[in-house]
Amino acid sequence: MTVDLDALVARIDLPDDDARAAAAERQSRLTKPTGALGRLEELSLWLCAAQGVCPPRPLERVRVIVLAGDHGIARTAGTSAYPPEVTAQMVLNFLAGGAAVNVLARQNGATVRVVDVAVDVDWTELGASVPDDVVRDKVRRGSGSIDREDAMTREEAEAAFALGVRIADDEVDAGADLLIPGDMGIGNTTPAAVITGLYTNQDAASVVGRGTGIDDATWMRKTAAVRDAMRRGRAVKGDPMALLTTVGGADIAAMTGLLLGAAARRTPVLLDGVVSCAAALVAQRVSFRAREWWLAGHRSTEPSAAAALDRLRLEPIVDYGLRLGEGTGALVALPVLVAAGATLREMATFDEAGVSDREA
Ligand SMILES: O=C(O)c1ccc[n+]([C@@H]2O[C@H](COP(=O)([O-])O)[C@@H](O)[C@H]2O)c1
Ligand SMILES: Cc1cc2nc[nH]c2cc1C
Repeated sequence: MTVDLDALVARIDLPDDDARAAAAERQSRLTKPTGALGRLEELSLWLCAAQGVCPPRPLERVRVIVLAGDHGIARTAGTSAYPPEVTAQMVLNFLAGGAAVNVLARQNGATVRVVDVAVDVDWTELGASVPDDVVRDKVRRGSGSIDREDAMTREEAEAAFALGVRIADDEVDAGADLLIPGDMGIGNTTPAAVITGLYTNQDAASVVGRGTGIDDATWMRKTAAVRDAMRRGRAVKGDPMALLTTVGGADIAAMTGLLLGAAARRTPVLLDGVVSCAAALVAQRVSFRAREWWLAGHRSTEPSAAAALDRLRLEPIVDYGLRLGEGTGALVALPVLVAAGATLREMATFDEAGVSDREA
């Protein structure tokens, strides 16, 4: 399968400026001192622009899409604190509803979909029964060890990317009004650091973090691996699909497609952690308009997440020291976005409530 990036980019428009202006005007008439709801006001304007309507509609079908994939680098260079088997085991935990993302989704009335993009497992051999819609579109078993080999073939990268676009389409067709990209993959903070290092022009040591909680010796191995991978990826920086092929991963390619697919369908996205921020950097290289459809849920403690958010010029809603992924940081931020929409929609205006506005 090949991807027509030009056709996808042509479908990505900007959010609705008229709805944004109407939201700003309505904010000015609500019963509160001008600007007193602080950043909630800005978020409410963003929501109206993304929905193309003022006041904004309540968010009724928030979907978290957890894209799962393994990374050869975790095995060959040992860049994680946890063994690669955890990726498959956590997929089963998501399906059973026992992971943090499940809990936070339930708290917020959101639902979770899990997709095995590149988990290094044969579910039958493992003796696990996994629904067909989770495994149907699997691209490969684990992505390559990017310090020494490509993450995948160009065809696989395009298939993974197309899968992400298709997931966005399916979810929007099914009524999703906000998408949250979640990730699960032992080792995935390594390609995220490589991508971010390359796109923010920083050296390996500045973008490598502690991931799942690695010690100093592991951090040094991880930094060496990131440096090697950055050397491999530098030449193809100008071609986002080639970058994903060379130093990304099938899950990250799918997430890049998901972010662009959502923008093409005029559907807002709440970004999560380090992997979604790296995918957003790649997606922004494909379409600068796409970024206008995304909000940063939180700032992960990983240095590459902060670097990517700076480059994207996205100010995260919360900064709570989270470093889990799965979509959890975005779900912690979701109530703030919901509050922003509700206040703009439901507060009385000065006229309606008979409250005196400020002196002209
Ligand atoms: O998104 C984050 O902030 C984040 C920071 C550190 C680790 N993670 C999660 O932990 C795994 C990757 O960490 P690591 O150390 O194996 O590269 C992967 O499953 C991520 O979802 C996620
Ligand atoms: C247990 C565990 C859960 C996770 N969820 C996302 N990344 C993870 C990494 C580990 C190790």
